[in-house]
Amino acid sequence: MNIAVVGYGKMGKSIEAIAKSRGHQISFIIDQDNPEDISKISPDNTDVAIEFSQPDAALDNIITLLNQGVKTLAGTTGWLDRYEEVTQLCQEKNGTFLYASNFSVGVNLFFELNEWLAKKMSQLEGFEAAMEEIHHTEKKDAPSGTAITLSEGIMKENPTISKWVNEPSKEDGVLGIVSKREPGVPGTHTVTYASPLETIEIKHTAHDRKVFAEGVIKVAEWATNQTGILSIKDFLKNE
Ligand SMILES: NC(=O)c1ccc[n+]([C@@H]2O[C@H](COP(=O)([O-])OP(=O)(O)OC[C@H]3O[C@@H](n4cnc5c(N)ncnc54)[C@H](O)[C@@H]3O)[C@@H](O)[C@H]2O)c1
Ligand SMILES: O=C(O)C1=N[C@H](C(=O)O)CCC1
Repeated sequence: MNIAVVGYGKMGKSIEAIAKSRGHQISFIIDQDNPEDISKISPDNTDVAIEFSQPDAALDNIITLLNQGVKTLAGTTGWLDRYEEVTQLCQEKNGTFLYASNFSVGVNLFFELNEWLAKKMSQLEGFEAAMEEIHHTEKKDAPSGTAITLSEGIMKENPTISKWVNEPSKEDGVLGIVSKREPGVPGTHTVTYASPLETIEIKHTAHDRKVFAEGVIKVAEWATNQTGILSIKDFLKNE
């Protein structure tokens, strides 16, 4: 498979290494010193583009790639308020697009566990939900995309929680997400339900960001035979 790596930072470099180790070729590497080269990526030279850049660059890159008819997987977080525009464009172009806030298979199981627990907890009184995410100090967005997906899962399964805020919260119906930044942390997410008498806590810890890179390459291999707006849930059904 020919893979274009769009965004050549920590993730882009890890994606390149894992793609090569699984026998794939890298058709293009795009970073902030050659952004114009994205115009050269086409279905003739690239099977899939993998976008891991930064929040203020991702939307333009994704739009360009879809306009050029390139199958696009996106992992960049912090631009999701514009997601609908992207899915609309993808449909207009009969293109292929997948965004996942987290490409770790373990985190995607954690998302399911989170929804299951949220549903159970919605039937109990006296517990307060809270979330904490910890990432490395270079991270540009907060809360993490993963924390937002976890919050959406909680709100879907527990109608008494209607919004999240990126600070501690004691307000009824408001989920507080605390974001911490510590050197070298690849990503840790904890969801807590506390009552005066007991606490239930679920936690996922990424030990190495290779877990995200391996995940996205496996999704890319699967996506070569798929079209439309894809979801990592569909990929996991076939795992
Ligand atoms: N979905 C996931 O599983 C997952 C996992 C890890 C990181 N991420 C997200 O991926 C993104 C990248 O993470 P990272 O740790 O590699 O960040 P990073 O800061 O190490 O790398 C980002 C790279 O993007 C480059 N860039 C800037 N402008 C660009 C442009 N216009 N076109 C292409 N590249 C450009 C920067 O020069 C930099 O090299 C972040 O949003 C992060 O939250 C997602
Ligand atoms: O390193 C990052 O940045 C990460 N970003 C994603 C997020 O925001 O959830 C996934 C975990 C690592």
